Amino acid sequence: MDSSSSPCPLDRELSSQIAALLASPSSQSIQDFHDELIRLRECHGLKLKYDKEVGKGVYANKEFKEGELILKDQMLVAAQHSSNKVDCLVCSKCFRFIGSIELQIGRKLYLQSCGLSSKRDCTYKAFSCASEEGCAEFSEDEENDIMENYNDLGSSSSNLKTHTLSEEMLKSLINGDLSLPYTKNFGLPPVIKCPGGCEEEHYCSKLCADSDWESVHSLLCTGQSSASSPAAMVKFLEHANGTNDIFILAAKMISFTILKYRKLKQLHFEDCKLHNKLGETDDSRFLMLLEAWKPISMGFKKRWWDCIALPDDVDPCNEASFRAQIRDLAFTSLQLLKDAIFDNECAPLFSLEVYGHIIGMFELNNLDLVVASPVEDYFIYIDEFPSPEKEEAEIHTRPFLDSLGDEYSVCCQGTAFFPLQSCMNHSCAPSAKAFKRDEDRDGQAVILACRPISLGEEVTISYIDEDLPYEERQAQLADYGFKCRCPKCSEEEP
Ligand SMILES: C[S@@+](CC[C@H](N)C(=O)[O-])C[C@H]1O[C@@H](n2cnc3c(N)ncnc32)[C@H](O)[C@@H]1O
Repeated sequence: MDSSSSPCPLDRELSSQIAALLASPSSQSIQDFHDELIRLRECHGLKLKYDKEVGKGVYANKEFKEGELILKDQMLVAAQHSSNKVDCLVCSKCFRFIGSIELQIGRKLYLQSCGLSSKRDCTYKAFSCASEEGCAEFSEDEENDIMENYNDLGSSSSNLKTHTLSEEMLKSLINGDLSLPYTKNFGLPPVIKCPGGCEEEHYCSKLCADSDWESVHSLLCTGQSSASSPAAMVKFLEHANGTNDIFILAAKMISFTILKYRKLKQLHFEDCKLHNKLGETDDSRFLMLLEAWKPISMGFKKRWWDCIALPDDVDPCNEASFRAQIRDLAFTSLQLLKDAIFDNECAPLFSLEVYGHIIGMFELNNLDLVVASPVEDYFIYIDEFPSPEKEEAEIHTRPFLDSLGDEYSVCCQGTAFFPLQSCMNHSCAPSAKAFKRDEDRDGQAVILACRPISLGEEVTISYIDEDLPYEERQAQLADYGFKCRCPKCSEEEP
């Protein structure tokens, strides 16, 4: 789609600055940036190679055994799916589960009993009860209450619904007045509130809270200490939650860039004062914006509405109008974001062209964020107990397990952009895979060797189910915008 027909005036007014932001970095700066990332991640077994033909690729700088850890990559930005926020309370920075097993169970059942899922009102209500972690044991009366509720429903556990557990009981679980047996073996970090006073984000530590506040959240917070307009931000978030939460990631990326730019500007100002140098100029300000934008400039990207796969239910004859609708949707989201956090010195970030490329970068590179639930571990632990301890524990746990039903094991789900993992090319016979081990309980990407990898070999992952037949693989990879040239495809190509 031609950008001259863009509905966004900034696309025309700031075209030269936008072109500079979206230009490919030099091969030397790509190399230097990723060498530094590899050093910071301490994954010295890897090397990034850049080739004008195939772009970036990750290569083994040592031999890897099958199953060996290749990379743990920290996300640049990530977000929990809004619908998943009802199921799991996690740190908004590192995505560890927080609070307690009781809080996780009580909060989820309470929200379900409100009859709401990802609705903001309900989330606020529950968060307000979810403040403290406690460890009181069941009293005899409470125990009887639970069993009464349980027995009232007869023997069929499938009949049990959340409303059989009273609101009081769920609130006691949430606020720590009621505790379940053996949960001390499943300790979780405490719930730290957002420093800006919003009830949307929670953290596992002050370190995570402060780091998120300084790098991203202070502009996106809807609390009283927000650095933006909370009412406008609520409108933006509501639109994103109701349409596509990829917009929340894009907002985080823009916020990250603005805050970084402001830090660079402050440092520049102090440096000028110290050395009696001339202050900022338009040029020096734009150079600082380019520097703040650098991590995004390195990502592989195309405009969202150009690269998004055509859904199966859209007739190819209507492709142009589908892509125009996607662009309009992005423009609506961008205007809402602009109302909340616009910064004139960072104006090019609010052009539709830049917004479209940021979202397109997520569309083409994002990895699912998955963190296993400690609630699942807890119920499995109880289930594996020998008799009679198992039956004794189940007197307390069974009503909650039955109320949770199949949902007891829902993990934290979201989406994230990882700067190094996203440089890994696809192969239908990959040498590595993204796979969380038992000990990987946060949102980092974990890449393991799925066969021995020799020194100098490319580390590849599969973006799709590589066991599909050739034609289906190509069809799925076409959605990623490329024809696979891996050895397996070259061999199987008819
Ligand atoms: C997630 S990026 C991988 C890193 C990318 N090479 C870069 O320069 O940033 C995905 C893009 O890399 C290219 N790519 C990855 N695997 C490929 C393959 N097997 N065959 C052809 N192109 C591939 C495609 O352009 C694809 O859209």
